[in-house]
Amino acid sequence: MIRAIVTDIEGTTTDIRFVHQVLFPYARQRLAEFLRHQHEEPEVAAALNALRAGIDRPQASVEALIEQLFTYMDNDVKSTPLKVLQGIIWRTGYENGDFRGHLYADVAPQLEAWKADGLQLCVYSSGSVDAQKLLFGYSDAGDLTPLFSGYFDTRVGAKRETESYQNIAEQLILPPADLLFLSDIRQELDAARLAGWHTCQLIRDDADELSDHLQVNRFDQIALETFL
Ligand SMILES: CSCCC(=O)C(=O)COP(=O)(O)O
Ligand SMILES: [Mg+2]
Repeated sequence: MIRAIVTDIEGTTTDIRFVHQVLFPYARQRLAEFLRHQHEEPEVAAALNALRAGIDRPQASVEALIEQLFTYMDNDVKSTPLKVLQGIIWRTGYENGDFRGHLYADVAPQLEAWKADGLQLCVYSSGSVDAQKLLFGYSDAGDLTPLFSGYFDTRVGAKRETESYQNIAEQLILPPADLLFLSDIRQELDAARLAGWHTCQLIRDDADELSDHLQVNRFDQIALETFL
């Protein structure tokens, strides 16, 4: 029986174009100046030191780290330090009202219905936990953060790694067979299935993604009794 639903964001609850055409450019335009001015702020300094450790360059200058981060952004690398820094920059955008978190129209009503039915709702995205809370906190449908009881990002592991889903199940203290993962990416769903989870693939555009996962176009097409 499904007791918790864990959802991806980009391409699942949220249009990929919002992430790639609004959020990513917003952070990219501000990253260099932000780091030149804020690099001594504790949260920023910690992310930069984690980046230095990750590239094995403990003495790397801020300018060198800026270059590295731009390379990561050019290639959409899911670097945890990059995701932390993007999340800090996005906070300003949400708080200033520069944008709201995009959600497909079917998402909020269905999340609310699942919550009312007693299901635990969680998020798993490569975006930082802070970025996830901002997107749902400043969403098109208002503040949806009260619906969620857990948030997971790359600190639990990469999304295409089976161990990540084993880690999440352990943290939720639930058997994998009670967990349902919603994502648009077949490889993420494959990893979750190998960890014993139920899976459902969101096809949000007319892509004919071939996979053997249950496929739906909207959250309200998901019948939980399907997953016994
Ligand atoms: C929380 S919105 C920003 C999502 C993000 O930064 C990202 O890289 C999404 O990556 P994913 O692997 O979860 O599609
Ligand atoms: Mg996705």
